[in-house]
Amino acid sequence: MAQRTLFLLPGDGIGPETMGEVRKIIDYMNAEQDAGFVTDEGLVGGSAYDAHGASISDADMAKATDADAVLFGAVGGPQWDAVPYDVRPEAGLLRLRKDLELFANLRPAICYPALAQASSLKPELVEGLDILIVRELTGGVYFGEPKTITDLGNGQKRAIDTQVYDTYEIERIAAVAFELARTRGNTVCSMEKRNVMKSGVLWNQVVTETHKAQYSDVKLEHMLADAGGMQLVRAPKQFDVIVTDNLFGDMLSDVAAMLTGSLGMLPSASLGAPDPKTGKRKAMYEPVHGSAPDIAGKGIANPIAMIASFAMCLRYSFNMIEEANNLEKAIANVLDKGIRTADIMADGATRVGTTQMGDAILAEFSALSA
Ligand SMILES: NC(=O)C1=CN([C@@H]2O[C@H](COP(=O)(O)OP(=O)(O)OC[C@H]3O[C@@H](n4cnc5c(N)ncnc54)[C@H](O)[C@@H]3O)[C@@H](O)[C@H]2O)C=CC1
Ligand SMILES: CC(C)CC(=O)C(=O)O
Ligand SMILES: [Mg+2]
Repeated sequence: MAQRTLFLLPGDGIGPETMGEVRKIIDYMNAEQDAGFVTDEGLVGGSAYDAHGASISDADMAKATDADAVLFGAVGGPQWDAVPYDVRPEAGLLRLRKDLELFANLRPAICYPALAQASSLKPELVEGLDILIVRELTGGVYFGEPKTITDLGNGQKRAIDTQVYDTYEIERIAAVAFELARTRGNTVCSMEKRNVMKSGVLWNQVVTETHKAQYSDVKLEHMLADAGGMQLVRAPKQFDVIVTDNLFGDMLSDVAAMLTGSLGMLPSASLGAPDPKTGKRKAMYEPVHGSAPDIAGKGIANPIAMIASFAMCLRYSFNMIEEANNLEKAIANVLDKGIRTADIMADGATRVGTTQMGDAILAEFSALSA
């Protein structure tokens, strides 16, 4: 049987706690389903900095490059606030995305029926919500140069971040969004700020041209990103696929997360281009949330974003569609039974911690797989 290699990077804060729940599912699938997962584990973020002074080591980068897929927990925390900028915990995550060329970040925001009450919006606005945010992940202001703080010598400093996009970067992320739209509601909304940013002007042009050349069967809309944020909380169900740049995608997906009840619910897949020879693509699966220092170590973090990220891994890296569907159904069933971590707690529900939530999902997954 083929081996499937997984490189686990739990990271900091709640990362190791939520990754532990995925490890149980991997072990179960190996023992009961002959899944053939071969796992290795490394350090990233503050834990890597503490061990060897870098937010990810070259050795762990090599392992991430060689693996079929990387599973990433979360990085960061106040204890690393004073470390040099280049080796801060978040730099490890950015290096993984950049060096593996994971330019397409898929961030689905699905409101499970049982959680419509947990959203900060009225239930009727979010019931049935199924949005896919396609965020460009290796360009834009996160990586553009220059990126500096200069002392102007007059008691003032100047900070510069640079937003840069080339045509090919916009073309390829637009193509991913159009392709995915064809498998769903066939509608793409592109968000930028062409009214104030040159990169927004180019973004708008290239998305429009890509649409005209290859995807005219898909419905395309354009929206200014600030208005897009407003529409996401006014009438989120108007959207199917949203395609946007690195920074806007980061912000809008946190907004979308709260529509679904909690940041602890949102998974993501970060994908590279398919290899022309093998068709395989580099991939990393990471929850949208961070290391949640405020609840780390308390055993109360919601592991669903991490587990649902593993479901995306089963689907996109290993084409294990039935297993992915079963895992997502297991999450829905557990929520239907009223089992809740603190962040999605509701009247009459049963409050559980991280491990009990993981155990409940595994039990349901096992029943569905039987
Ligand atoms: N992918 C990553 O590793 C990311 C890392 N970060 C880093 O994480 C650290 C904390 O950042 P914050 O702004 O506080 O964002 P955060 O996402 O860690 O937390 C925001 C809020 O959501 C809650 N939350 C997040 N995930 C949860 C879960 N699974 N279950 C229950 N509640 C959850 C937290 O308790 C907190 O109240 C920072 O160092 C930041 O740079 C932030 C975002 C992404
Ligand atoms: C580098 C990350 C910490 C930025 C972020 O918030 C994200 O990618 O979701
Ligand atoms: Mg973010």
